[in-house]
Parts: sequence; C-alpha cells; structure tokens
Amino acid sequence: MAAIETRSLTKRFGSLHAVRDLDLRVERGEVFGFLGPNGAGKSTTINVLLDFVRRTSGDVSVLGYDPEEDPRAVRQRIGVLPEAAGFYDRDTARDHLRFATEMKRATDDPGDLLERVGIADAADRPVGGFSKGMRKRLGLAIALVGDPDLLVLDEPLGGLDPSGVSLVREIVREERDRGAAVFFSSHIMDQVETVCDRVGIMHRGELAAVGAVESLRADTETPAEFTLAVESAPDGVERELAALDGVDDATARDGTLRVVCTDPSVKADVVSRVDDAGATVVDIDNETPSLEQVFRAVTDGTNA
Ligand SMILES: Nc1ncnc2c1ncn2[C@@H]1O[C@H](COP(=O)(O)OP(=O)(O)OP(=O)(O)O)[C@@H](O)[C@H]1O
Repeated sequence: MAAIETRSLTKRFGSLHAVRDLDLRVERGEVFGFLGPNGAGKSTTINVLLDFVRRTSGDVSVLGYDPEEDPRAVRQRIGVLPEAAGFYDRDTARDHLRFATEMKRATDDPGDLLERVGIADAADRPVGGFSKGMRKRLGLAIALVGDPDLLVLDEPLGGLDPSGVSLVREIVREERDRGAAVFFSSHIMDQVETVCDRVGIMHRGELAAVGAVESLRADTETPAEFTLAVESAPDGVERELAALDGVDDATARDGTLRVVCTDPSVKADVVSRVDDAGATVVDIDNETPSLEQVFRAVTDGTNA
C-alpha cells in the first residue's frame, strides 16, 4: 500500500483550477519533495490529503484511508508540520508536546523530542517568546510525536538558519530510515535535492515533472553550463561569446570563462571562438544542471 495515492485529483475554487487531474504516488520509506512556484497548488493538495479542504473530484488514499471518510484514522497515523503552525503563546514548548502526545495516545518524552530538534534548553519557556526558527523546530517536534507512518511537512525549511536546515535534513533521513514516508513541499530547490528520493514539480495545478532528481536532470532540457580554463582570456572575449546564438551568458574571471548555453551544440563554436581570439583552452568542465535549473526549465521560470 502506498503512503499517498491520488488519481485524477481536482480541486476548483470557483472557476480556478488550483489542482487539476493530479496522479501522485508516494511510497512508504520514501522522501518525496513536492516542489513548485507560488500558487502552483502544493498547499491545496496537502490540504486535501489532510481533509482540511474538500476535493472537487478524483480519488485520494492516505495510508490506505480516504481522508474524507476516515479523517481521524489518517490524522492518528501521520505527523504534520503546517506552513504556519499556530501555538498557544502562554504555554511552554513542553506543554505543547504533552498535549500532542496525549492527543495521539503516544508515549514520547517531550524532553527527548525537544532535544532532537535542538531546543531542549527552551523546554519550559512560553512559546510567545520563541523566534520563527524555534517555532519551526517545535512544530517539527510535534509532527514527530508517535513515530508517524507519514510525515507531511509544508515548507519545513522556511525561517530556519543553516544549522536548522541541516537538522531538518538529518531528521528527514532518520525518519525515512525508520520506514516512514516523508512528503514535503518547498520552493527552495538547492536545499531539497540532496535529501529527496524523488521530486514532483507542480506548475499551474498540474504535475509538470516527477522522478528522481538525476533522471529529471537527464530528461529535462536545461541550459548547459560549462567552464573553460584558458591560459589568458583576451579582453572582451566574454562579450563576443555572449553575443553568439545559443549562448545565454558568458563571464570571465581568474583565467576561466563560464559559459551558459541554451543550446548545448554551440559548445564547439564557443571553443573555436576562444581559440580565434588567441587564447588556449586548457580544460573544459561541464557542470551538471542543478534542480533549480530543472525547475526553471519545467515551469518556464514563471509563476502559476
Ligand atoms: N481558499 C481559496 N480560495 C480561492 N482560491 C484559492 C484558495 N486557496 C488557494 N487558492 C488558489 O489556488 C491556487 C493554488 O494555491 P496553493 O496555495 O495551493 O499554491 P502553493 O503551490 O501552495 O503556493 P505557495 O508556495 O505560495 O504556498 C492559487 O491560485 C491560489 O490563489
């Protein structure tokens, strides 16, 4: 049984298709990054999975349950970190975790969970004085209560400092290794590509691409980027290269020329131009497209 499965899932708000004909499958023990620009339909999909919003049509299964028919069964088995989690400002972090543990009839020790997310020192402080990043960490601790079979994390990296970001990545890996599925949405590409087994890229309510990051890189026509090491870059050669058809950008620095092509076949032309300009190319280094570039290619760099 899949952790999440949707078939032809559609959600309309009036005449606006927030999600259209979405077929999605997330396996148990898988980290799935749900990506897309603002307004692409990520939160709406998550809200349907959690039965916060009713779908217009299509089928949805979360851990084998239809969230519309069995919302309690679904909520009992999943851990959720909402994009903007609400807290009781006068209650402490420990109070929040005690409550969450009781609600789930779990046996977790609040202190251990706070230790795990790095805010054990603040366990007995009222949450009203917590920073944005501390609130995010507390929200994550609450999501972890009861060793859920599925973690749904909506923008878990927003508001976190670099150590917070690596902590979230570490926890996501640990949860996956325990056998949980992790489904998280983000628009911060470079921070998710190292942690996801697969990603799905939403665009205008539809799944524009889905697969392992490596296969998306191979399948997507992303601009090719490469660096030429030259003995000496003649003045102005980068401007000449940038003017070539199929070249997007060219910059010269410290004996290297970095060239971004929209058409990879222009590479030979670039090398011969550099030769003609009197420089000797000593090395060519091809760079793998980043997930950010795949994302831009799939969404045309546009918002929904
Ligand atoms: N309650 C609502 N009523 C009307 N339109 C809505 C509602 N919720 C979402 N939408 C619209 O549905 C579309 C998808 O929005 P959604 O919030 O799912 O996008 P998102 O991918 O989560 O974006 P973001 O990254 O900005 O959170 C948008 O055009 C949005 O304006």
